[in-house]
Amino acid sequence: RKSMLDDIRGPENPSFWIGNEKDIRYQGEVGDVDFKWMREYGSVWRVKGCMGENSLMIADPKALQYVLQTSGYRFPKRPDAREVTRMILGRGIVWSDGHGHQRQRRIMSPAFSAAQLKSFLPLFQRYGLKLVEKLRGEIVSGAEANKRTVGSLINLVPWFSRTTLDIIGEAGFNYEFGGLDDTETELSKVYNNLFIDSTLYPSKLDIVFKSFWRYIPETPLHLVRYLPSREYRRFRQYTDFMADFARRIVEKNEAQGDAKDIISVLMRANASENPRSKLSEYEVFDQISTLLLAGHDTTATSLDWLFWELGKHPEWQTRIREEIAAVRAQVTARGDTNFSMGDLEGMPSMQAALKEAMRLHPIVWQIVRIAAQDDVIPLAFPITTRSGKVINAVPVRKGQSITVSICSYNRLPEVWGADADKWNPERFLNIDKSKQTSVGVYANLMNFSAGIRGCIGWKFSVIEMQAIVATLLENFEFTLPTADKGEVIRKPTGLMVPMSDMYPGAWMGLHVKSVA
Ligand code: HEM
Repeated sequence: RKSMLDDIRGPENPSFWIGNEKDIRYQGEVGDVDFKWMREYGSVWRVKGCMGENSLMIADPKALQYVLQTSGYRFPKRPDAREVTRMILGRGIVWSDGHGHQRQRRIMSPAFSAAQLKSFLPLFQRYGLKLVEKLRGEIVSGAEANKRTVGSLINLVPWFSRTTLDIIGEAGFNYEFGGLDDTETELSKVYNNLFIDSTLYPSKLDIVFKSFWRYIPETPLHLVRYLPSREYRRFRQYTDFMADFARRIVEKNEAQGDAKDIISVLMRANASENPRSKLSEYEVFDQISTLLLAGHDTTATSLDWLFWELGKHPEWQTRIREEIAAVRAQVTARGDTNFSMGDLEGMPSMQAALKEAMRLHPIVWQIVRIAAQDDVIPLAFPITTRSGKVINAVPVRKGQSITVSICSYNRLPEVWGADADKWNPERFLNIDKSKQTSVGVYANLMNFSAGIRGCIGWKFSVIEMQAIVATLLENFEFTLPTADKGEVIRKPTGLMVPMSDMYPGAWMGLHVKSVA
């Protein structure tokens, strides 16, 4: 039957087999095509999927609010995307849907209460200081080796990754990975470059193959993980490791009984649940692998991009450092050694820079949903169709695939202003929230998604980033290297990882110098 999207404007179809997936998956940098389409067609447009199928892309705030927030479970995750989640994370909260999700989220929520997350601040600060110590060690040896005057060129990617790994280990599971002490941890062998190796520039065959997953019943579909491709082999190695690791964590924490980490709190909440709604043993295990992946390089990669922006904008770096110094003087005067939550919240320039870096660099840059029934998606900003009609709602049929373009929403001029592509943290100091449609959980950005499936760890991550940024800027100055040291690009892997053609793997090289 005729698609309801035929009249919605969108790009030409470059390939019968993979449609505009060709443009999206093989773009040089995240946003190359999303931003172009958004400028051309407005905040909603139609793309072609495999074999001519229509697919809707949305960046309009009211549409996002409707799909992710107000419609409850009427726009579930697309089955192929869910299956990939199941292959990596198992059957935990990210994979679950409908009632299953509601049950898992309810049992997990107490472990993410504001009080619980606040209690992690000293732990975040301790690891922030440990990172300072480690970077100092790098600078000394680097400076001796090449006598730099601007500070040693250090790839921050592994350092942030190891810091956030140690943090989620201890805060999440009461476990010490020792990432900052050791380059090789038990996890690193199965985990390093997992996303770059498995999701960057997939083959056309793989794109077409995955497009069929939606039509395969669940049970046979689970067998795809045994296929002998590079991607699935890497996922299997990782999940085999995690199965054993999770069992060890649960046994240790059960023996200890009173630990304060997220999994221990969750296990205690689960113990008092009605047996019919309790998380099963495997569901608890799978929350561990879920939290390890969802709560580790997500934060680390967001920090990579923030420090890149601070390197590009030294005037903001100085402004924030001065702000931190002023708060530090108050902390010292009252006889404390560490910043409290209130102190961090009283650093408006730092807060604004963090939001602005996240706005420009959402590391989860697209998510996909499917309409569970015929529906009508409302728009905040009307669009003009191919036939010239101006519409303020898009009707969709049951089964319609919908891609949320997080990176486009975060740069929508109607929401963020004419300078939406530019670095301007000031906007968050002057923003009139009453004029925005309320969508994202943090600063009305889409980085953490929104609604019932929004990121459960967003506050954890924001407190963690604030603690690390304050600690690092008090101790170091970060400077962008000259262009001959390689340009950083936003590679379209599963997470938007910074890379450079001059270096293997992920790369965010900045000159790091101690401040007196
Ligand atoms: C800057 C860091 C982070 C970003 C950008 C981020 C982003 C996201 C996004 C976009 C989603 C929705 C995914 C979807 O709908 O397909 C999500 C869900 C989730 N995140 Fe995060 N996340 C971050 C940090 C964390 C942390 C630190 C944790 C845990 C400690 C965490 C745990 C989760 C979980 C469990 C879900 C699934 C929630 C549900 O389905 O109910 N995330 N995150």
